[in-house]
Amino acid sequence: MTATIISAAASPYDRRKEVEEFENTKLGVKGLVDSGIHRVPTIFHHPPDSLPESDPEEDPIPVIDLSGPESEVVDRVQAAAAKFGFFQVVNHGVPVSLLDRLVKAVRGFHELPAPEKTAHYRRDVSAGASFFSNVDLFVSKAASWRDTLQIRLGPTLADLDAIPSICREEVIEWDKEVKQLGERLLALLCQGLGVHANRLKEMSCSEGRVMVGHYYPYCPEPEKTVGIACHTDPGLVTVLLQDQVGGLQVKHDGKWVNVKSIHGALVINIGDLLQITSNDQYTSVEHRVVANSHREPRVSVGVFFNPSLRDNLYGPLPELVSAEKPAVYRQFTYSDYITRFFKKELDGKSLPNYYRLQNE
Ligand SMILES: CC(C)(COP(=O)(O)OP(=O)(O)OC[C@H]1O[C@@H](n2cnc3c(N)ncnc32)[C@H](O)[C@@H]1OP(=O)(O)O)[C@@H](O)C(=O)NCCC(=O)NCCSC(=O)/C=C/c1ccc(O)cc1
Ligand SMILES: O=C(O)CCC(=O)C(=O)O
Ligand SMILES: [Fe+2]
Repeated sequence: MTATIISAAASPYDRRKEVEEFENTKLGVKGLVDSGIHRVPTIFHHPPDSLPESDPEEDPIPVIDLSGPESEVVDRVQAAAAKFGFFQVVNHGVPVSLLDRLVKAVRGFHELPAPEKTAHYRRDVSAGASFFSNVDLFVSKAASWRDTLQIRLGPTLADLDAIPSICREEVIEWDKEVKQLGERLLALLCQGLGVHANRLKEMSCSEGRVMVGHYYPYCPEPEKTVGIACHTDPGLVTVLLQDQVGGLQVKHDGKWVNVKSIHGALVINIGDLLQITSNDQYTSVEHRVVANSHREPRVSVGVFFNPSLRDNLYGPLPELVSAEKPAVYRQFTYSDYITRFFKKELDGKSLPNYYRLQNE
């Protein structure tokens, strides 16, 4: 007993080493759970003040029926994007059977036998498809309880060979559907701003599509960590499919609220680049996922819509800038923007704040 205490004191906690050891397993958080651990390792411990308290109950996030009258849909999307930065859509045109198959296929990937799965483990995303745990593992202060399969859908789909065969068919079908839905959402959001419906599409904003298939394994000590830390999404809009487990929370009026899972619905949220482009008419809102305390794993699939024209200038649309509403942000290239994104850990709204002009 004494010897253990002495050896612990003699070897102080070396975070970098433990992060590297975890990375080298190439099995992610699920690998830890499968190995039978009952405690959350220290590299995953978040400071108590950043951890979720008791579960919030209410869900005020609007649910919008996209098959309703067009002008009503525009008004509801506009109001939700301005007030909540989040909404759910139903009757969105994507077959619910495809959504179910996609969740199953992504889960199937994460539950592959170890050798098949580790073959996909890489940080280099150049082939367009990679499996890793924690996109910001080497820059964050605390890791989170999830693994991710990331696949580039557009402007060109990842190399087919790089996409795990267990979900290839579903991913290809999903991209066709989600691209159409994304274009519709961008058009609705443009109309809500009073600009031409094709304005964002013409700026290539439906072209850069990145899919993440997250897997949140059961967490033995959910009070010590999170599934995904509080952050905003960097792109224009995100389309998110979540399964029935739940755990997604959104900040609204300074309080955390749950986003309830509705089978067949898709969650839509505004990213930092659309907040900037809309000159603050739409809001990109902080969200997080609590660590999964259910025996059942949680699966979600997000698609981030980004511009593909990287050297063009982005900033508030000139139509939205006037003497009464001066530009809130300066202009920048998407290359500059995304490089800055990868220099920081997953956090709150530091990206829009960086480009904010000091008007007052
Ligand atoms: C907006 C992204 C980052 C880029 O989209 P894109 O511009 O349409 O995609 P590209 O394929 O053209 O990649 C642009 C650049 O980003 C790089 N990149 C593309 N994914 C990756 C990748 N997972 N790893 C490290 N390089 C990459 C990619 O290599 C490329 O680098 P480069 O050619 O050198 O400019 C998109 O991949 C994306 O949203 N990915 C998902 C990120 C994600 O998991 N988001 C969840 C919430 S936000 C979050 O987790 C933030 C994490 C974070 C991560 C790292 C940090 O240092 C700090 C924070
Ligand atoms: O898994 C979720 O519900 C949310 C994931 C998320 O916020 C993200 O990938 O940016
Ligand atoms: Fe997000």
